[in-house]
Amino acid sequence: MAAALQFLPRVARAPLRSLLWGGPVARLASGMALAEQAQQLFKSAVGAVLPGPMLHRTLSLDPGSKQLKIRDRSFQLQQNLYLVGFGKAVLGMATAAEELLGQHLVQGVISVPKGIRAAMERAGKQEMLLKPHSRVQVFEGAEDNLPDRDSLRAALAIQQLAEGLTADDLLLVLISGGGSALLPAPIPPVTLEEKQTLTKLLAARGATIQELNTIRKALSQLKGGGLAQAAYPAQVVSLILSDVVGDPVEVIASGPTVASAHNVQDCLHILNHYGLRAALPRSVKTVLARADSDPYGPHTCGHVLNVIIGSNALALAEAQRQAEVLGYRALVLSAAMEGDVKSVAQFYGLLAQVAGTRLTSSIAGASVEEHAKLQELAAELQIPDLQLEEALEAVAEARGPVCLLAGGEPTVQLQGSGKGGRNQELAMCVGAELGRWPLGHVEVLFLSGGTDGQDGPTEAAGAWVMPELASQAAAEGLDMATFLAHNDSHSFFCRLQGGTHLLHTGLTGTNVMDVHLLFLRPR
Ligand SMILES: Nc1ncnc2c1ncn2[C@@H]1O[C@H](COP(=O)(O)OP(=O)(O)OP(=O)(O)O)[C@@H](O)[C@H]1O
Ligand SMILES: O=C(O)[C@H](O)CO
Repeated sequence: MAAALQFLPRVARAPLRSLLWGGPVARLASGMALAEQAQQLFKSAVGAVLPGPMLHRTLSLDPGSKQLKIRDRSFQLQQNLYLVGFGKAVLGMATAAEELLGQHLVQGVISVPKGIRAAMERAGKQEMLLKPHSRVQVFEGAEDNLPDRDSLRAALAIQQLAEGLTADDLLLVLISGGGSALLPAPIPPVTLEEKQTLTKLLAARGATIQELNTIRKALSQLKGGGLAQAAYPAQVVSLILSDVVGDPVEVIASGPTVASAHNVQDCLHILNHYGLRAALPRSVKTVLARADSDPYGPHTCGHVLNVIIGSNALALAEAQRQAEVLGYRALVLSAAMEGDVKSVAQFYGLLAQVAGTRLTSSIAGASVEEHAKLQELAAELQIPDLQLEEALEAVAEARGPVCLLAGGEPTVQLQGSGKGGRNQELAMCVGAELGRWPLGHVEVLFLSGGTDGQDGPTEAAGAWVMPELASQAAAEGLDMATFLAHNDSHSFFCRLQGGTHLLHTGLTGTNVMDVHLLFLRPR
């Protein structure tokens, strides 16, 4: 592996003609074990959205003029910088921000998940930890991603800091997934417990994150632009790491610096849909009724700059670049893969078959029927911006190793009480699909991993599989159907071949949903 990597700079300068299948790059792709390359590409995807690189890409400070540049905007710093943040990736983001802008930072408050500092210390991730004399105060809370007393205290401290700012100040807001639970500030008389209960009920009944956060915004002082309002007249810059498909700033962490476009009717519609309207606590009804007659309307956010600094698409773009360096024809299918894990697995299984046939057959029409089925399945999944036909055309032209990349967040219908995560379950289901149509002439591998490094309540980030999965399992006496019926994908992979199919990264300190990699390599 090390030898192969040392080879890369020379490869990058190689003339185009030698990049064709059979040239040195392709030999490199064929020489390295597929699984090793898949894990390497997953790590490069995560590496592109780590807090340090993201902030360095976005912010620059001119030490002479003390101008802070963010995209095409400049802000004058003069001991007027404040920082707040909330989310699972915010500890590392705050550390990077303080490293870059520390001499101008007056004060900061962040709300991060319970135990995250100890976990980062254990993982040896010093770059994610604030220095001992940091000006940033850290609150840990929201165990199990639910708002609690600790995160309520954090939200209050953040609110106080924001409300004390003046027109000369600049507030840097660091936002990442998990931010909603880490910034609870229910509008009285709604209590924390009532908000907790409503959130849990909506989530358990299958409400989407868009629906959940519409309700959260209506009942919160800080969500839906409330934080930006509290900081007014200070200028506000929000740096946002997206964990939602499509990167909608008004949804991520419930858009605390984005004016809410929703009204009370939207909320009532959602509550009705999930059968929760009749049983609403009186306090919630009161707050919704009050919002309906609020003469000031939604918060205005003209003093705010919202910037997406990291996303699934960005992570995929980096993995695509690295795959090309390794000699693959690499294509991004979509950064918005959603839907039931079983349907998504069927999609990847069929895709491998259609693409595999195109890769080796001179007759593109060899898989017409499967191609039609694939299109049908893609239409059912309703994946926006899916580059399916473009990818298949490129595969047909490639005649060499191909890597198809996608990202998003499929869902698992939990039925059993086993141990698993959506990435491991997806990998297992794809493995089963791949085994149904063996492509003898093409080596195939599929990897699915959560970019936060933790797939569900397990220690693994995900798993990788090949078409031989079912036969390998059978040889070890493991019945895949039974494991799947119990949502027990982690136990399955732990037992299969001594756990070698598991993807282990440890907590990464970032989170842009999941990454899926499908490799096809002619033998
Ligand atoms: N036994 C299991 N098998 C499959 N999936 C599971 C299992 N248990 C939990 N999950 C899935 O794991 C997810 C919850 O895991 P986690 O706490 O990592 O949240 P998350 O949605 O991944 O958070 P984040 O947005 O930070 O990635 C849910 O999608 C849930 O359906
Ligand atoms: O915190 C939240 O609201 C979710 O993670 C989506 O950003």
